[in-house]
Order: sequence, then C-alpha cells, then structure tokens
Amino acid sequence: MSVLDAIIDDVRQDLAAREAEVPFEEIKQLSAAAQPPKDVWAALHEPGVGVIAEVKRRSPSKGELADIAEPADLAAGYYESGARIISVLTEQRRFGGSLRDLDAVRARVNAPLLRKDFIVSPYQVHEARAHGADMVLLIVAALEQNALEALLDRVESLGMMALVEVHTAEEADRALAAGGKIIGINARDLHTLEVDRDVFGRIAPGLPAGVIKIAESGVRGPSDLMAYAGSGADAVLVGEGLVSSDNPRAALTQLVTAGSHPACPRPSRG
Ligand SMILES: O=C(O)c1ccccc1NCC(=O)[C@H](O)[C@H](O)COP(=O)(O)O
Repeated sequence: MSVLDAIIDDVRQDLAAREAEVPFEEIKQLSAAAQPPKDVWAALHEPGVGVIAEVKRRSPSKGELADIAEPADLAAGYYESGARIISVLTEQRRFGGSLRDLDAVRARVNAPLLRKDFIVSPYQVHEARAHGADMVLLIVAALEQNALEALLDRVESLGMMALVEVHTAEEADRALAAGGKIIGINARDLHTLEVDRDVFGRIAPGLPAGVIKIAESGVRGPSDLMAYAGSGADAVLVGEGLVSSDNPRAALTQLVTAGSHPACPRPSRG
C-alpha cells in the first residue's frame, strides 16, 4: 500500500467519526450559514508570482517540522508578509492539523484560506466551507474521475475554488477534463514521497494559457521560486521552507520580494 493509500484509509475512518457527530444535513446548513467565500481567483491574478504560505506542523516525509502553538499568529504573519492565500493543513494523524486550526486562522486573518486535506467526500467540502475555507485541495491521484468531477462541482456550487493537484501528465489531462481551473503540480510523489522539482517544468507548458499553474513542494528559497517562475508558475505553495525557518515572516518576505522582482519571469495567464 502506498503512503497516499494509507493516508486515505485513515482519513475515511476519521471522517466517519465526524459524520457520526455532525450529520450531513447539519454540516450543509453550517456551510450555508458561513460568511461568503473570499475571491481566490482575484488573489491569484495579482501581479507577479504569488506565494501560498502553509501552516504545517509535521509531515510523513520529514516528521516534526515546527511546534506551532498558535496557527493564527503564524498565519497573520504570513498575511502581513504578503502571502496571497494561506494554506491550513487540517489532517490530524500525519500532519498534526485540525479544523480548529482552520477556525483559528479564519477568525484572525482576512486572506483567502485553502483547506489542505485529503478530500474524498462532499461532506468534507461542506465542512471546509463551514469552517471558513475559500478553496479546497482535490488530489487527482486520490480520486476516481467521476468523484473528482462531482467534488469539483460541489466546491464551485458553494462559491469556493478547487486547487486540483497533479503529479503526472495523465493526471493533468484528468484535471483539465474535470474542469479544473487552478492546477497544482506537486513535485512530491504522494505514493513514494520523492520530490522532483523538474516535474513542474515537464507538465506546466502543456496546460492551457487560461489555467492558473501552481508549483507545490520543494520551495526552500527565492532561487526555487525563480526556477518555477521560469517554467510558467503563477504561484508557489510553500510549507516546510517557511515553518522550519528561524523566522518564517522573513523567509516569506524573501519569497514575495523575489516573486515581484522585475527579474522574475512574469506569469502569462492568457
Ligand atoms: O509533505 C509530505 O510529506 C506529504 C506526504 C504525503 C502527502 C502530502 C504531503 N504533503 C502535502 C503537500 O503537498 C505539501 O505540504 C505542500 O506542497 C508544501 O510542500 P513543502 O513546501 O515541501 O513542505
């Protein structure tokens, strides 16, 4: 069984426990009562190469990364340092996140929020909205095509946007066929956890001009952002490089500065 398969098995168990506590009808009502979603599309169309900054405590590949006692403080620092979107990992067992983290960040920060989790059910989409998310992650490798399409429809019907994540050209074709408008190309193979930063440059040029292209994983500093920008990235998504820094705000400022520098290749969004 791959790492991703094992994660999904556990996610389904945890989901069943939450569904037993808060029934689907109730989570639907809670999602309908939430504040309107923020404009993710506009945030990703600001000039320059944007940064999506992640609240990430630990990971299957690296173990403990950072002791984040107050995720809202970290997220507020990210927003003040120029993050376009804040990504909050809500998976508990392997990443140490929770919906409480999302609540705390939502209560404090006015930025669009990405719920970063392993979404396999419409329940989790409503749950994301109910807890203030404006965007959710859909991982193509974790979903059959009909489930991917149905979840994408559900996300958009709630006024949110989906970050549709791929790692291969075949997955990119599936993401586009499903109607994905924001494609995340993850350098990390979620089956093996190997990181290959060249994956972005192999897949991104084949994506249509109007699609937003986000480079995920492996950004450790401005030179990685510049390299991804050179291959056509509109934004980068960064976790470890920020949370394991002595000064996450300063590390983010360096990335944001690089993304808006005249020498940084401009995104061509069609
Ligand atoms: O980070 C992992 O080890 C991981 C393992 C299995 C599934 C997902 C995983 N990470 C999720 C992500 O996609 C990253 O948190 C995100 O792209 C940021 O990556 P990084 O900047 O390298 O922390």
